[in-house]
Amino acid sequence: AQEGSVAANPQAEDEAYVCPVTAGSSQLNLDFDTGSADLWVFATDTPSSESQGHNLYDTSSGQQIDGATWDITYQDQSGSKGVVFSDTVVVGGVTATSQAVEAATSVSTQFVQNTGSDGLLGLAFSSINTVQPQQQTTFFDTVADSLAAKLFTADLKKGEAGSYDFGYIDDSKHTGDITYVDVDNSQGFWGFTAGGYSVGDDTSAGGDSIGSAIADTGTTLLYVPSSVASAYYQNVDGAENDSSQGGYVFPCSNTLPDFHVAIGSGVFTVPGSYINYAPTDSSGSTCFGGLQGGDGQSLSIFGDIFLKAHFVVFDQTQDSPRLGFAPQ
Ligand SMILES: O[C@H]1CN[C@@H](c2nc(-c3ccc(C(F)(F)F)cc3)no2)C1
Repeated sequence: AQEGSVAANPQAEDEAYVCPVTAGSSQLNLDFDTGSADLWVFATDTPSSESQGHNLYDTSSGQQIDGATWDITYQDQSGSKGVVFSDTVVVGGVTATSQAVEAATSVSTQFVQNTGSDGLLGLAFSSINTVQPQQQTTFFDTVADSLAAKLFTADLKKGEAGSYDFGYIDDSKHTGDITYVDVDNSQGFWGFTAGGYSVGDDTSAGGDSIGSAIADTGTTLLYVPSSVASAYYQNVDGAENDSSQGGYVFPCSNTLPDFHVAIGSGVFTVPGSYINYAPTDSSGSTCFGGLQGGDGQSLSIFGDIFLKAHFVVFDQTQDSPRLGFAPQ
């Protein structure tokens, strides 16, 4: 049975975390994204005008899947599209033979400019993989039956390398018990129900329920219902929801309160220091919040601001999928 561990390296300001992956004969740094299900890469097929500064997948090592194409658009409207090869992919010593490697023939400007990432490795459910006419499986689904245990864990960290482990739980990476909750994967995501919340010294998480949420390692921030974000920033002097800046900002001199949320039988805390995400400009006087209101959607997105404060288990060992959360 296979098991392995790979470093999750934070890009600037923990905007994303990239991991070293071998695809065929090529070494790439990929953004592991539990919110999507395509493994796509910058490749020798990518126009050179779009691939400068990126490591490239050499398609000569793969077998092109005849007629297969893909086209993906992310939440922020960035995206890419291309053709598909079957090749060997190795992550932390775990080997997927005949893995669909989606080679980009076009990428949006955001990806062109983000030279720290050579593509994405999707870890959502394969039901939302975009390859047509025959849908392909994620890396995790490809190797699942060969793993010692059908699960992977995410141990992201603030400002330093964390890890993704496949096939086992490393109990040295978490303190206390792991709290498990049921997952609704009907939309292809690691969906769960978040309970009440509280702010600062009130650790009860007794407030209104946050409701439906997804665990999304590919999203940088923590998006909650607008009423929850508003209630949080009532506790922050000088905070305002500035649409020209894209959300809540506040004087960087603030000490932000912690944010507590009930999930299953546990209460999980995001330290206020994690919610002071980054200055909005070089003067460093105004800072952007790591907790923001969703754009009217009913779905909360528990991105890296939340995930990097915890040890998270993405578990398919049972008849139905579940998520586990534990303090690090
Ligand atoms: O779509 C949802 C699925 N998970 C979230 C996600 N978003 C990205 C992304 C990565 C890199 C870039 C770019 F480099 F700046 F272009 C853009 C978006 N990756 O996962 C949102």
